[in-house]
Amino acid sequence: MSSFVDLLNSPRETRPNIKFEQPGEQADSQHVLARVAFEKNGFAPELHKGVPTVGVPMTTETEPGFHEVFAASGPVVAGREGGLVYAVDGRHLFCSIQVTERDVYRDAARIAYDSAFELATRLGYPNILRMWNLVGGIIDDNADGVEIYRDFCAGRSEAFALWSGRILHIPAATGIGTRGNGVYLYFISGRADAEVHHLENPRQTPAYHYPESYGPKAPSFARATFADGILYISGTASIIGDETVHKGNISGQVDVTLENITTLISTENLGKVRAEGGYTLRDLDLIKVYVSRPEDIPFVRSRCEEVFSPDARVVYLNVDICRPDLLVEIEAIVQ
Ligand SMILES: C=C(O[C@@H]1C=C(C(=O)O)C=C[C@H]1O)C(=O)O
Repeated sequence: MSSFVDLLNSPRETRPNIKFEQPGEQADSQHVLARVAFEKNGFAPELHKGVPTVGVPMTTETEPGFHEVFAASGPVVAGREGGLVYAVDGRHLFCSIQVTERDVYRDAARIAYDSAFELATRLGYPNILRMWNLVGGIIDDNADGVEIYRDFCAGRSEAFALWSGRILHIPAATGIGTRGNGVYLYFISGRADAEVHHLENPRQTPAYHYPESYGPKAPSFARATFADGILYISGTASIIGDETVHKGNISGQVDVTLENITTLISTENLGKVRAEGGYTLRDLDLIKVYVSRPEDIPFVRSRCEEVFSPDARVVYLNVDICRPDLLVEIEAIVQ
């Protein structure tokens, strides 16, 4: 099997868009659009050797960190505007911003998203493909007694409403806890004329239609985004309709999570936007498995090894999930 670095240095026409890389195996920066370091402590977005780089506090002392590396499709121009770091390559924009820890997140989340959307539209990349929202204390209460995830979702929703019609779609996303504080946001977007499809899952209520019982403003994400032949699968959990199922039962939650992804990527669902039809779990790669109880990781790992390809890159992260009753969540990419 190719090493991560080999993949990064392969000819561009064959090189995948995103890959996992071991720290230290840092390929030459000229082909890198951006780098996200999954590590113990995390650090604010910066330009490291000219490459947008952000550290996210997602791993424990016992787990090895890794880098999520976004490959460039052409010559890269990178920059910083206030707290935003970004890079463009003529085809994609990568952008990242951190919201530092505070009592209430709603306004700061809206401002962060607003500034990111302004940059994306001004640079000519308004087609958001995939967003990652890493929210410290995600199921803790803010200073007003409101769950931080719900607080964050309200600000994000307000920003999407402000930019409706200019930011072209609500994309695939992940909203997950961290082992630190504050919010780390990063995303990739494409040109306005890029062919981008956003998918929902017939087994699940679209998140942006969740009832107010889940928060004052519904979460702003699609179940998947298909663009440039790449399928970005949002964080997926044991939710049928809008309800958590198999509360307290890790085995049941793993089964429903895998069933949800299977339906999402099926020919019946993905075939609507992909002439070649759908995929199976064996096609998934760059899989992040989020597990809220550390004691469940061995079981979840054993179930994942049964269903995913032995060639798939899979990481297991012990962090809180966006609902207290969710025990596992899985995101992936097919490229
Ligand atoms: C697990 C769910 O939502 C999570 C939260 C998301 C967000 O708020 O961006 C996106 C996907 C998941 O990480 C779900 O509602 O099904």
